[in-house]
Amino acid sequence: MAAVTSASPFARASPKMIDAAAAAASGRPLKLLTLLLVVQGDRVLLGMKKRGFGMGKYNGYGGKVEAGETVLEGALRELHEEAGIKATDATPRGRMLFEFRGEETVMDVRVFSASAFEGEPTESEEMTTEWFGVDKLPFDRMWADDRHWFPILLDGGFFRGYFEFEKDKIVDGVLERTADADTALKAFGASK
Ligand SMILES: COc1nc(N)nc2c1ncn2[C@H]1C[C@H](O)[C@@H](COP(=O)(O)OP(=O)(O)OP(=O)(O)O)O1
Repeated sequence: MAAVTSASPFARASPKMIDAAAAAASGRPLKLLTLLLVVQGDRVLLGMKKRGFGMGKYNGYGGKVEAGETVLEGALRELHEEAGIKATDATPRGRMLFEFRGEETVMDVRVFSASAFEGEPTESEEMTTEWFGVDKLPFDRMWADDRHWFPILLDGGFFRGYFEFEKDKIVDGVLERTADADTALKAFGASK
């Protein structure tokens, strides 16, 4: 398991670089997705994806925002569907754009965290449920971007970033800690 490093090579972005990343995505279709991390004290709830996109990787819980629901409602619904629990204090923490070489659509992932929930984490058809200590996160079995922004999430901060992938390897990216959630959400222009 990889250790959390405090200095990410991508944590060097100026607002100008973030704007450049936004420009790269402008005009391209965005797919709105949620990702919710349950962090309780010194442990994080992760699930291994059992099918579809990201199969075999550990991640937080999330998915597509459906018509008629807000992003937060989508994040809470996905957590309930995939892990069987209802978060009661979910809060926005970041926004990440992910581009995969050769694909037109850019993923627009809104990241939330929660520490309180109702129910018992329960494995679903899509995801397992497993608690990991914050110093034992399975970064080698997670998306490659996670090791860069998790330290910000875990210390209570907010962030915005843009990562370009070739299959499951990062080929370029920028990541910036922001002062608050609003700044993170506004990073790439119009927000839904
Ligand atoms: C590429 O880097 C990523 N890193 C992380 N940590 N998470 C990512 C990355 N790219 C996408 N994600 C997240 C965003 C979502 O939470 C899921 C993908 O959602 P999914 O395709 O499973 O959406 P569903 O609505 O559940 O899809 P189904 O139609 O299969 O139910 O991954």
